[in-house]
Amino acid sequence: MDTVEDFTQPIRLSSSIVLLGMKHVGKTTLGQQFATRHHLAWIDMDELIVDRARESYNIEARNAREVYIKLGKDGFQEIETAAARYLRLYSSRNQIIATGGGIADNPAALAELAAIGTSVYLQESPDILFQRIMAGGLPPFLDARDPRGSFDELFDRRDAIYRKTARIVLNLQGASIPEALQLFETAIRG
Ligand SMILES: Nc1ncnc2c1ncn2[C@@H]1O[C@H](COP(=O)(O)OP(=O)(O)O)[C@@H](O)[C@H]1O
Ligand SMILES: O=C(O)C1=C[C@@H](OP(=O)(O)O)[C@@H](O)[C@H](O)C1
Ligand SMILES: [Mg+2]
Repeated sequence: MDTVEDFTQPIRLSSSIVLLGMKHVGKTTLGQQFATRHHLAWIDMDELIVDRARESYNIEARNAREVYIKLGKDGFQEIETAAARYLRLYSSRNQIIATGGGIADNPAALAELAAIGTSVYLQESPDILFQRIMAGGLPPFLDARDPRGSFDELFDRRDAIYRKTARIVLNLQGASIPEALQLFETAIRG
């Protein structure tokens, strides 16, 4: 039978948490698992973007990248900024929000999110991220002639922006998903 000690210590957020970081660092996975564990509301901006693309532009997309391909950078960022504004204006104050990695290139959306809560940059080494991304095959956002060089360029540029934007920088240092969840929890509990 469960005892009181078997239950996870509850967590109370004084403000929402906004997850930032490179593609494949685990924003969606960690955000969702943390929210489930603590019964917190959970929003992935990539899903909001897909929904909004359908409602406002009549575009059917399976994921945020497809929205990007169909609408181009400007259209995608317009939706991303609108989604961030919606969250600032209407979302509750104690939820977990995962952003898409590309938000680093959208200062207007970042400004909206800054007003929402504590931003956490989930940081991982370029070696690990590159390996994780390439495990799924060469993605279209890397240069086929120089995948690693183009990834390093993207990493350096975005890493500087996430660092400047986030209140907490959490270096995951090769942690597995359960280990990363624990590191995240420790960082949030302060
Ligand atoms: N710490 C980790 N160790 C190993 N694989 C991970 C880790 N975090 C995420 N992944 C894997 O990487 C992929 C992308 O994760 P996801 O949460 O979608 O990242 P993001 O939302 O940051 O792009 C998934 O297959 C996920 O299982
Ligand atoms: O890095 C990027 O440019 C992007 C990352 C994706 O989100 P994840 O970081 O959750 O994969 C998604 O928003 C879109 O495909 C663009
Ligand atoms: Mg994601």
